[in-house]
Amino acid sequence: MENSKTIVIALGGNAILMPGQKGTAEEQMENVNKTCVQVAQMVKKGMRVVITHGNGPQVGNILIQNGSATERVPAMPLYICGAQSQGLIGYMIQQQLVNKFQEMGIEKSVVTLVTQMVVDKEDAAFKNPSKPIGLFYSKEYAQKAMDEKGEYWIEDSGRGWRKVVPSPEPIRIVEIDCILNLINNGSIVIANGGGGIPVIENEGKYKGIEAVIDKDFGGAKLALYVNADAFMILTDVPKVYINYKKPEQKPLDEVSVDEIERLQKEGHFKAGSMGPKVEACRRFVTAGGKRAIITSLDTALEALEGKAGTRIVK
Ligand SMILES: Nc1ncnc2c1ncn2[C@@H]1O[C@H](COP(=O)(O)OP(=O)(O)O)[C@@H](O)[C@H]1O
Ligand SMILES: NC(=O)OP(=O)(O)O
Repeated sequence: MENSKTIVIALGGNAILMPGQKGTAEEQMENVNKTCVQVAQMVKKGMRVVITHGNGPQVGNILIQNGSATERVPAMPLYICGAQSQGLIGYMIQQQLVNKFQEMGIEKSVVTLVTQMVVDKEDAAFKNPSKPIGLFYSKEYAQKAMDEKGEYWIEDSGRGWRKVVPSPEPIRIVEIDCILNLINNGSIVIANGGGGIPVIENEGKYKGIEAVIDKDFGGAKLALYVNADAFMILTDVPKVYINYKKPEQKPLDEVSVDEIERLQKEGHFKAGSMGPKVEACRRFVTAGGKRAIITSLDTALEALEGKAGTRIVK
């Protein structure tokens, strides 16, 4: 193989359903298509690509759609909504990628794997909801939901208000052996969507728990399991910035783990958005990963060549 590097790509939920868009199936397919063009080019170059994705906007929308549940058509718990979102997003990526492969004469099978992630039921996150899901709303809308339904909401990076839910630490991917077998057999695998469906384990038995795992943390775990040469987080900004949205805003190109830790301490990366991405990259590189990259969907290939994005290295 010309270049058998393994690349794990984590695709942001907001990059699939962009803020300001309605989120129709066509819009999400179109956004996914942009990444699939890049992924297909990587595969053509001989790279082994493993794809994971976020589900924040989608799982929030599924929850709202559940709001029209009746006694005869019951609402589903959040972890089932998470499983649904893996199917919905996996389907879009899988179809777009297969179509691209067909156009480019690439003979590879693509598979989406419903993936469970073990979490600790005592994780402090269950008492402190922090993961934004769903669309962006006004402060008034959020206040009403907090007052009337007892929900938790936060302002998300100057883009509006979003509902937040518990987001425990990912511990272990239940289906990791299947994922590794599929990769080793040459398949392009889409796995661990939404950070994995959160489950707790009791004497070898698994059970879903109400939460949404951060896909960046879940993706870093996946990248370490598959011994990835690069862990790429694709989102809706081309680079990570310091002093984000301030007059002195400055993009980061290549940064060492030590430097990123210093910038984290200075509070440059917002919780619930860029914070977890930077932290996931830091964890990947600190645990022995070679490099982690944060960039936008359409600059993935350039970023791998060191010409775009923010690259975090030892
Ligand atoms: N320091 C920063 N640099 C760049 N983007 C930032 C920063 N802090 C917060 N953000 C926000 O992070 C967003 C990406 O995070 P998020 O919405 O969680 O993406 P995704 O759903 O793609 O994972 C950007 O759109 C931007 O508004
Ligand atoms: N689960 C998750 O982290 O989703 P987003 O990437 O959409 O926030």
